[in-house]
Amino acid sequence: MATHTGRLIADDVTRQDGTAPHGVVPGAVPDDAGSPAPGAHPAAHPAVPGDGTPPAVVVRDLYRTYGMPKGVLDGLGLEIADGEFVAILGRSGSGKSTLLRALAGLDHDVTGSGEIRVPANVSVVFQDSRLLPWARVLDNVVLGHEAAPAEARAAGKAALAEVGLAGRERAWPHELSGGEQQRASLARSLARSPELLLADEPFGALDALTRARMHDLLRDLLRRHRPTVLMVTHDVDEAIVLADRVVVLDAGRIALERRTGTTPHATLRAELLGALGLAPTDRRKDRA
Ligand SMILES: Nc1ncnc2c1ncn2[C@@H]1O[C@H](COP(=O)(O)OP(=O)(O)OP(=O)(O)O)[C@@H](O)[C@H]1O
Repeated sequence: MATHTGRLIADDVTRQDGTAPHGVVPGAVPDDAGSPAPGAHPAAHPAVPGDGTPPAVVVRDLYRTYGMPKGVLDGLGLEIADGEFVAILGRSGSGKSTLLRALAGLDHDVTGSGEIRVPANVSVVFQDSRLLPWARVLDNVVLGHEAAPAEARAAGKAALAEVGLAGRERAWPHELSGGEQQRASLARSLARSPELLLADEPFGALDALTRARMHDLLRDLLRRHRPTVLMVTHDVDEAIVLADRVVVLDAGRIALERRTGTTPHATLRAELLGALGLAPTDRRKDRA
């Protein structure tokens, strides 16, 4: 088994099967006061892999077969610099979510002679918000938080305010719109000040307008918090506008990687679409 150094924030693990951790009481949100901002990471600019700064994420020689003859991850290697935002594109079945789950420490059957090295605090945002329906918004946000309850709730309230949900702490998840539920999901991650944020198509279920607003929000949050980010997406434009680097996976290997910001958007877009086997002229097919 490949070695894994990180610790997934407990709350996110519970979301995998929707079960509640111990000690969670559905219902009441106390009127605790005080909302210090969740801790921010100090890096002002993302490092660049190879610039001498130790990478935040190192994946070497990763294999995952699921018992199939052709591996889903096929000796994959990847480094992500501290504070860097990497977007992963790839056709359906190329191994994107498998990689993300391996980094999250949720897949104990990844094999390889190599390693998975991630920071201590890892948090995951999924396509669906995974809010527990029987817990109010703030309770959801602080569920499984490792800090003392008052501190966790203060961090949760501050994070909710940061994503524009101040005043909705006592709402039930079903009282929030889809975009608001994803904001709450982001707040749940932010409240823990993750060093590594893993996101699996976090905006995939949202309409175009809400998605654009979430892009603005995410950019703003990342400017302030500076976690290292790995985001799986099917949207080529989303990858280009949000990420520092875009990686295309194909059959569990890196088929192409490009830095954003230096190449014109249209050129990069055409290149990425080409790597995905899509025609650049057909906008309907721009989602891999
Ligand atoms: N638990 C599992 N058991 C067996 N096969 C699996 C399992 N999870 C994923 N797979 C297979 O591994 C391959 C890669 O899956 P993965 O979810 O990583 O793809 P993906 O690139 O994220 O695809 P998509 O874009 O459709 O979400 C797929 O062929 C899938 O059927």
